[in-house]
Amino acid sequence: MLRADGITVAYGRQRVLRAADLTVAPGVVTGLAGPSGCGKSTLARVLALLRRPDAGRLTVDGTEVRRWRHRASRDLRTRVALIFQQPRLAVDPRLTLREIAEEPFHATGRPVEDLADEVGLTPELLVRRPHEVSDGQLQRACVARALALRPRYVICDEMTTMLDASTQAHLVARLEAYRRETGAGVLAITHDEELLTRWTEPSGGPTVRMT
Ligand SMILES: Nc1ncnc2c1ncn2[C@@H]1O[C@H](COP(=O)(O)OP(=O)(O)OP(=O)(O)O)[C@@H](O)[C@H]1O
Repeated sequence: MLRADGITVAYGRQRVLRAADLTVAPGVVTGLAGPSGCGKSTLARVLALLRRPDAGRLTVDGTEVRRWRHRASRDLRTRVALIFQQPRLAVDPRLTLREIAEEPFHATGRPVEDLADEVGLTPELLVRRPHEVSDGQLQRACVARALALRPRYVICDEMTTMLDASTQAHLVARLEAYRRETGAGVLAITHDEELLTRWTEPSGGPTVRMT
């Protein structure tokens, strides 16, 4: 279980999360919805160990997180992957798609071709840099990167919002295949009710609604 209890976060004097609770169970897709600005992305960053909350507790498979960001242990950090809405903000523009997708592989030495193929990236696209590809193609590289270290939990923060229907369907299908194959837990954050239903229903996961 990836479990957040009583998470409180403030940006300066603005309190964004007040004692928020959320559990992401392995093997199912949990939906997360709520109005713009209610703190979904902030909670996603806490779950991915990228933001230390002002109060509350995060446990990953029973281990309480006490150190955050790069100070967290590699084991805990690699258990949770986060895929952002805007891939251009999440990548180094100087890298090729191959380098972006294989960044986590430097530690493991595994080849990138298999994962690239699974997300629909051709060898011709792998040699290009972010400004030479579409948002959808770049997001495919980000999904490949996110799955590279075989995380136990994948947080998808409006992952497909700015993409066309066919790229959206392909990436959601890839995440579903990964979930079924590995038993990973997925958190699907989206405003799109139709997508939420389609994504959570096959595994029977709950949808949490923030206010
Ligand atoms: N780094 C930051 N510094 C200051 N305020 C921030 C920061 N990040 C987010 N906020 C504010 O915190 C609130 C919650 O933002 P957050 O992005 O978590 O909401 P959200 O529910 O994901 O919204 P959306 O659905 O529009 O993506 C917003 O009012 C936002 O302006």
